[in-house]
Amino acid sequence: MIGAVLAGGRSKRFGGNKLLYRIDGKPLILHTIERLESANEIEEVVIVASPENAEKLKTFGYQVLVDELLVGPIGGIYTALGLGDAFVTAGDMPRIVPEFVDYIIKYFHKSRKAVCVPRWINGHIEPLHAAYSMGFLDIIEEQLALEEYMIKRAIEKANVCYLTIEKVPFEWRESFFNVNRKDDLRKLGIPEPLV
Ligand SMILES: Nc1nc2c(ncn2[C@@H]2O[C@H](COP(=O)(O)OP(=O)(O)OP(=O)(O)O)[C@@H](O)[C@H]2O)c(=O)[nH]1
Ligand SMILES: [Mg+2]
Repeated sequence: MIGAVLAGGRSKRFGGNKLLYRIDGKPLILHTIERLESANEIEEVVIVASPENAEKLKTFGYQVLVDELLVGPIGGIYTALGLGDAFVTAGDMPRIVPEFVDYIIKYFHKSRKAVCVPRWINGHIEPLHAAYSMGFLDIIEEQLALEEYMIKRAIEKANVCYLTIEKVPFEWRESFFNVNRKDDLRKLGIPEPLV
């Protein structure tokens, strides 16, 4: 399956382009990609970028798709599904657990549902760590026509398989860790920059 890494955001909370921020000398997005591509079920990683980020991201050697919609993750998922079924993640997830990715993809193939998404017992879902089929494109198109851009709403309309997070190994939860603010770097054991 394709692994699609979303990279069309504006890093407003972080300030600057968080995906290019170097952690141990390597841009954040490359930490994410390397974790994702080490999952056995991932055949190829593609980056779904905003037009302004595309050129720089191409230098990393992965296929870059340009998201022309820029209406949030739903537009990135839409762009990725143009290539085929995809496991979609955010670009700011440097702690992805490859075994968890494989688990979700296998469950997705077995279930034959449009989407397979992890869900907490409280009902919260993790749509940027989920498997999507091309069959989901119709629903996204409907939502775009309605100007409804919340991916959560699109998923609610689909034939979905939910994976209860509390039922899989506790360590897999680390997979959802994502960098939103400079302060989050501390959780990676990196001192927050002084400036
Ligand atoms: N392709 C694409 N990716 C997006 C879009 N909006 C957000 N993303 C990506 O989705 C992931 C999760 O989004 P956020 O954590 O909100 O990142 P962000 O939007 O850059 O950050 P904020 O501006 O602070 O919200 C990140 O990897 C973003 O780059 C979009 O419109 N298109
Ligand atoms: Mg955002």
